[in-house]
Amino acid sequence: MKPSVILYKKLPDDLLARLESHFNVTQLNDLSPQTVKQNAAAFAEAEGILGSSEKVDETFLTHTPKLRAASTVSVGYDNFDVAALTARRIALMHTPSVLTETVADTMMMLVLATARRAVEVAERVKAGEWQGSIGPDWFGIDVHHKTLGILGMGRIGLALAQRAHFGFSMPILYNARRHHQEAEDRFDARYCDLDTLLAESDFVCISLPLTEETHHMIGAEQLAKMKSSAILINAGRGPVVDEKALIQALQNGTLHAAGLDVFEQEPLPVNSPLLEMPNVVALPHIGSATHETRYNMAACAVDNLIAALTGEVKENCVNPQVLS
Ligand SMILES: NC(=O)C1=CN([C@@H]2O[C@H](COP(=O)(O)OP(=O)(O)OC[C@H]3O[C@@H](n4cnc5c(N)ncnc54)[C@H](OP(=O)(O)O)[C@@H]3O)[C@@H](O)[C@H]2O)C=CC1
Ligand SMILES: O=CC(=O)O
Repeated sequence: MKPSVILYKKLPDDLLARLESHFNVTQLNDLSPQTVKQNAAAFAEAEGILGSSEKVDETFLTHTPKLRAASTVSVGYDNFDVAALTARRIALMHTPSVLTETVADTMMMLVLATARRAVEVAERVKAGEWQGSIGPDWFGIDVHHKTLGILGMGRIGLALAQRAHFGFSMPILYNARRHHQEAEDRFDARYCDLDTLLAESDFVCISLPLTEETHHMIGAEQLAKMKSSAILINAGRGPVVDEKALIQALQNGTLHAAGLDVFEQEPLPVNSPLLEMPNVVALPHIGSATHETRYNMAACAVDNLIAALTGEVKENCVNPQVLS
């Protein structure tokens, strides 16, 4: 008999067919307590789950006694209790690499859009305000040759450094837990401590995962260390930045602008002060959201689940110790 799995995200038809050729698939909308309660029998039998953006914690796992693998359609896995999964010998699979270049494009787009005020001035054009030659109140600031600070020199940080170095001749500073020789050799990136990076960068770009250590890593104290002409870009996870402190820095003018793809609460509440600020570009968590990349992520997640449940995992496992 084929193993049973729960699918809690829509898949393209060909990928669904591939999943169904290996497993008995139950499709659900989410993993909310209500859904779990209404489909208790399916959860009790499930050996695998596949989807994204839902919390998988100790309480959820009490309903899935046969679970052997969880496959997330994302590289970030902060919504999973990895320790609880590992304790139950459940493999957690994710989708690194397939989205790296697309997310780095998004970050570069945020650098350019905030510096050149692209969204703000485009809205002014649509509002009919372009009535003659534009003056300094429409001008932005240069990106090329400015200093780019990268927090988190992993896959995405490295791809961003490549764009900034070769495309825009930007000196690169970076901070991570360890030195990254490839970034230093290929992009002339300079490792520095967080305070130095904040003080010297014209753009501070966050491509960090959300962990206990990175939660609110950028708060009021850190924002105060940045140049008042600097721009903050966050495409890692919202809670890496203390959003209240960010709003205050933007309101006080101690920070020039912000480009944000992620927020402490998503979707961003419609009454967020960030939405009132012309110097904030707010995106709806679209870092990897192209047709090509979202397809590749879904395909990777399907292959990951098949590999995990057939005992053939070669890559993409967050907790490989459960496989031995
Ligand atoms: N906005 C979006 O749509 C997307 C957002 N993301 C986010 O981007 C994150 C990064 O992805 P990716 O580049 O593939 O991940 P990687 O694991 O390749 O890189 C993470 C980097 O963060 C660094 N890091 C982790 N913890 C700390 C810490 N406490 N202090 C300093 N540095 C730290 C790591 O340091 P070291 O190298 O020293 O280990 C590493 O350089 C994801 O976890 C996700 O949250 C990802 C995809 C899309
Ligand atoms: O935020 C997206 C991810 O893949 O992680």
